[in-house]
Amino acid sequence: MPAKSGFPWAGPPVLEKRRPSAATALDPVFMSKHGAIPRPLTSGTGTGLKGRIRVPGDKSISHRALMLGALALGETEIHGLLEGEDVLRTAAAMRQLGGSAEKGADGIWRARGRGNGGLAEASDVLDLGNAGTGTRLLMGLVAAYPMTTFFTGDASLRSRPMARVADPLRQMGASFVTRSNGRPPLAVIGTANPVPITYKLPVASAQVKSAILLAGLNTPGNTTVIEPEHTRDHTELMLRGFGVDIRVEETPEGRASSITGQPELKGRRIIVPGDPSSAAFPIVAALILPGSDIVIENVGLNPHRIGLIDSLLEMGGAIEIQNARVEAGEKVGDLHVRHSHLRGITVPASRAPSMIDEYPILSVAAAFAEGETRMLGLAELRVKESDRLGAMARGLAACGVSVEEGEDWLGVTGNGKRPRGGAHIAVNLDHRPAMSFLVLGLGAEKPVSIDDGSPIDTSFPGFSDLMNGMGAAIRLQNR
Ligand SMILES: O=C(O)C1=C[C@@H](OP(=O)(O)O)[C@@H](O)[C@H](O)C1
Ligand SMILES: C=C(OP(=O)(O)O)C(=O)O
Repeated sequence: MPAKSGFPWAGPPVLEKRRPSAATALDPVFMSKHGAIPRPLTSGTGTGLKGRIRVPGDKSISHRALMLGALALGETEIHGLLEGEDVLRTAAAMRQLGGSAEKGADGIWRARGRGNGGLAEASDVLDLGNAGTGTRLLMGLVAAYPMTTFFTGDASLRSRPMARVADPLRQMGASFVTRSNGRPPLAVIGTANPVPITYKLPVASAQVKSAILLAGLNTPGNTTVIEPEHTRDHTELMLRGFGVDIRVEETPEGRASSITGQPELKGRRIIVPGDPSSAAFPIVAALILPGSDIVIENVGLNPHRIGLIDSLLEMGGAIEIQNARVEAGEKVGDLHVRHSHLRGITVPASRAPSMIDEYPILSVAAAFAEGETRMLGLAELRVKESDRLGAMARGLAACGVSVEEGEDWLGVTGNGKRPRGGAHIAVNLDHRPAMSFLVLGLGAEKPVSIDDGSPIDTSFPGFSDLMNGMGAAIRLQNR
């Protein structure tokens, strides 16, 4: 259904910036994106959403598929790779490190590996753009090679803490030159003689766990990561799919994942499911907009990624999982979502790792719910692409929502009615608050605008068009 016209604020339709192809991912126009012309967007009262959609591929799985594909012997076919900027940066980085990753005319990506241990020193800086995952996982991968690798990224990435990855990798023998507080630009000085470690994660982070396991791939002996809190296990599942013997066991200290280094990885076929972190936006939009009834097909339902669905079900959301199945080692299903009257709940800290990227959009759902939603254990939100806890608290308050912000918690109280809206939000290079406030604007009394929608391309290219195709009204803002 086309977007409705006739809103007083309506501007021209959103023309999504086309994704650079793999071949152009490093061209100067794309690279200038860090300082690109902002794309201000406005969203206003939408109709109920209707339709069957698919969201783009999972970002976490896409990064890992390109990295492991470049290490495997033979060809790895990747179906449904996310062609978002973060992942295209990883594809470019793998090529700089001597791997191959190209999209075929049939739309399928293919990586041809150099064999485990076969990466080569990059002749230039790896620019990972906005991508924390790409940067941290690659820091691990290159740490166990006798070569030096330089990393940089956009202003957001250059503010993110990397010591959490450098600390364990130092124990394995690598050294680092970084800006203050371990921030990029940074250099990883890899080691010719990496040492296997057993490392207990001080912070619940799949990125840190994965960086260590990836360093362990080129390290003789057993590398073990112990995580007191379970985080997403895409690295472990995918390594197993490449034929690596990875042992996972519960111990009194937490879940321990071990690999014996220097295995051979065999090229394989990977099917990337739709990203549940992207599906989160149409899910919440459908729940809050009266009359909505949508199906999102082929969404990844890895048990360590579905905390948002659990929370929304507790709030009274009508979300039904259909056609549940397993594809290429990952759980997948279709989600049928209908408009619902939501009630506030307490979201325990223990749930945070399974929905860490979904708090911005959950806080929007909470603004439409009746009563308080209190979200606990959110310290990690302070060190994402922006301080998401602060950003959501300030933006929701500007939209007339009652908010309480603690150091590591957020309380949002709604009255079961539409919030006022009517605010202009600065998104600070952060895609998730950007999409969250656009969803809020669809259901609010007054339109909500954001200063720049271009960061959305990092994880969800085509977001506005996909939403507008179901009846939403997201427009380029008249300037
Ligand atoms: O491993 C991954 O792919 C990711 C892990 C999470 O980060 P942390 O490991 O910092 O929690 C998440 O926020 C990020 O978007 C993707
Ligand atoms: C935190 C995120 O990504 P990254 O850490 O890869 O930048 C995200 O996508 O919300």
